[in-house]
Amino acid sequence: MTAGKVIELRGVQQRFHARGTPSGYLTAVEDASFRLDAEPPQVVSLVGQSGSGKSTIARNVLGLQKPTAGTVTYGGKDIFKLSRAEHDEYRRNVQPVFQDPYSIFNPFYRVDRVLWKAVKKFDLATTREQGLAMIEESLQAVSLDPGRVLGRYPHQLSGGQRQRIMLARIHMLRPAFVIADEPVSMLDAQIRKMFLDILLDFQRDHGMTTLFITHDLSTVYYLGGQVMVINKGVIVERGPVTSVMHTPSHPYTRLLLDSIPQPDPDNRWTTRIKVDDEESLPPSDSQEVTPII
Ligand SMILES: Nc1ncnc2c1ncn2[C@@H]1O[C@H](COP(=O)(O)OP(=O)(O)OP(=O)(O)O)[C@@H](O)[C@H]1O
Repeated sequence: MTAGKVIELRGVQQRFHARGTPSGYLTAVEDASFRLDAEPPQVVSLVGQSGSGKSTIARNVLGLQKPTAGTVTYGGKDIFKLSRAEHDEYRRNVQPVFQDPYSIFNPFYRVDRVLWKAVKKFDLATTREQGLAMIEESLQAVSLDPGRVLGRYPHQLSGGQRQRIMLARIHMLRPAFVIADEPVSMLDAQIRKMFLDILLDFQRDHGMTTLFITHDLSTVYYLGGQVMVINKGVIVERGPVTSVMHTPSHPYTRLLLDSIPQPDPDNRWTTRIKVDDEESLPPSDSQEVTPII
C-alpha cells in the first residue's frame, strides 16, 4: 500500500500573527523544501537550535498546521486536500512521536488504553486474543515486559518506558513514516541509545522512514543517514551525516558542531557560543498569537 510513497515539502513557509513585532508577524519557517521517501527506508534528521522552526515543520508534515505558503504533498496530493479515505491512510502511515509522551496518556486510564485504541481504530485484530497477542509482541519488540507495564497507570512508568510504549504503538501500526520530534531529549543517555536503536531496527526490519527532529548533533551522528540543518526557518545545509559533520560548509553548521562539549578534562569547553535568536523570539504576548491559515 505504501510502496513508493513520498512526502514532499515545497517552498513551505509558516508565519504567525505576532503583535508587537514591526511586521506584525513572525516567520517560523521561511522556505523549506525536502522529500521523504518510503523506499528505500531512510533516516533524515532535521537539526537546529531552539526556535529554528523544527517543530513547526513537524506540525506541517503531520497536517496539524497548514503552511502559510507552499505545499506538503503525499503521493503527489496536497495533504490538506485529501479525501476522507486518503486522509485516513495518511494518518495511519505517518505516525508521530513527541518529546513528552506523558501528554499523550490520560492519567486516569491504564497505559494499555493507548495500545488498544490503536488496535480498534485501525482494525488490527478481529478477536481480543489476537489484539492482546499483537500488543504483547510489540511491547517485547521495544524491550518492554508486557507483564510489567500492562495494567499500569502512566505515572507508574518511567519517561523511557512511556516513550517506548509509543514505539510499541508504532510497531503495531507499521507506518511508512515516523515523524519524531525531539523524542529523546528527556531521556538519559542509556535509554536514549535504546530508543535510537529501536528506530534503526524499525528502519531495517519494517522499512520505516523516520524524520528525526533534534537540537542534538551527537544523536544525529549516531543515527547516520541524511541530515538537514535549519537556522531561523531556513534549511542552510543538507547531505549525508558523515560529510555534513566532517566537512560542514555552512558557518551555522560549524557553530552547532562547536557547541558539542567534549568529555575531556584537558580540553575544557571554553568557547563562548553566540546565540542570535532575537528575531526568532516569540512576542511577549505569544499566547494571543494565532496561525495564519
Ligand atoms: N503557534 C505559534 N504562534 C506563534 N509563534 C509560534 C507558534 N509556534 C511556533 N512559534 C514560533 O515559531 C518559532 C519556531 O518555533 P518551533 O517550535 O518550530 O521551533 P523549534 O526549532 O522546534 O524549537 P524547540 O527546539 O525549542 O522546540 C519560534 O520563534 C516560536 O516561538
